[in-house]
Amino acid sequence: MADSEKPIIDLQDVSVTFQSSGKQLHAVNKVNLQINKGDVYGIIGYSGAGKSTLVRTINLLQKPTSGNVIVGNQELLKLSNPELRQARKKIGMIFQHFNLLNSRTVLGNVEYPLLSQRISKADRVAKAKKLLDLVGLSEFERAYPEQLSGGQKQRVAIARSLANDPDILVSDEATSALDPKTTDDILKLLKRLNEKLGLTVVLITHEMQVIKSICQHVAVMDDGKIIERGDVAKVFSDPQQALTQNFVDSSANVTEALAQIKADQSLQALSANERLLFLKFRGQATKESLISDLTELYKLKANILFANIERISSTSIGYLIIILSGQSKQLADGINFLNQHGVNVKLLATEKKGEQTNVKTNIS
Ligand SMILES: Nc1ncnc2c1ncn2[C@@H]1O[C@H](COP(=O)(O)OP(=O)(O)OP(=O)(O)O)[C@@H](O)[C@H]1O
Repeated sequence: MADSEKPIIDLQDVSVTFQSSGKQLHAVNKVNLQINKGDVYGIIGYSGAGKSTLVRTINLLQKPTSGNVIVGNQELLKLSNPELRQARKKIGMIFQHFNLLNSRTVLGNVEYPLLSQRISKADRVAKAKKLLDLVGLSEFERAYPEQLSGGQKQRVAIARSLANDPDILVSDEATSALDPKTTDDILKLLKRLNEKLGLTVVLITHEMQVIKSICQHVAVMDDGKIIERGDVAKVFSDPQQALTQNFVDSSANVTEALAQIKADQSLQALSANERLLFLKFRGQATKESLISDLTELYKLKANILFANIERISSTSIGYLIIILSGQSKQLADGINFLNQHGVNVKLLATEKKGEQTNVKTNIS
């Protein structure tokens, strides 16, 4: 394989085991991960999945218990300390809480990583100013971090992370403390840096929207392992794992809608002729008039409680929560009709009045 085709990051069989109250905790469990130069690669998982621990192995901030870490053709575990310091300069990192030095100005923060370099003060300041311009913060160079908004602080942190001209930028939940609009601005900035500088971006997050908006590839992490990976559109439009499906559902606000429906007392006492249904459509099915066909063909009534369409690349995934009412036979035939047209139908509840039980929201 030519060097240019080799991944810029190659984690081979990487494990990180912590000792926690006398027990072994496998925070990262035999993970293999290859990331190509110029990619924007997202790692998604819930809290505790091992995402931070995994990405911290990329610059050996976290030393693996076993496995091999190859970055830019260098086996990091074989480097001497000075060589590792050099290699780390090519891997920038940004964090959720920015980690700025409050006693330094914005310019001073961006200059900071350059202090150990043999360059003149004038060159250092010029470089820091150029980076602040790149992240759109030139007019704030004399401000102190406490005078800035969260989004501005993250821009300073991004400028600082670029001071040593890294090839890779690792973002550890960099937008988790920001509001949606600021998150969007920061993600657009990362994408621009990826395109303009050829920077390889590795980001971890628990939000699918973050992945959807800028990543080309994604790995889904659970319990120290990567359980699903690939092209973002492919992974999220046709999830193979229940956890990946959960991320898609919560991104479409389905999880929240189901929780609200579960809490709605009036929906816990449906009549014998009513069915509370959760319908999931994919691709072509989202374009067909299935609900009007259903009501006409089977003389059913559909009361829509929730509707949403999640678009992932060119694939649409439609969600509907409805109360379908009609005669038992027609209800069964109608549900059959939906199934036959590729709609995934889950029965949430069919309770008779007076027989109150909880609405089921298990949609896996
Ligand atoms: N230094 C440590 N010592 C002991 N256990 C640790 C240490 N660092 C992480 N862990 C444990 O390893 C597991 C993975 O943690 P990690 O922070 O990598 O997960 P995460 O997916 O990034 O979650 P979060 O978003 O909450 O940080 C967790 O159970 C965590 O408690």
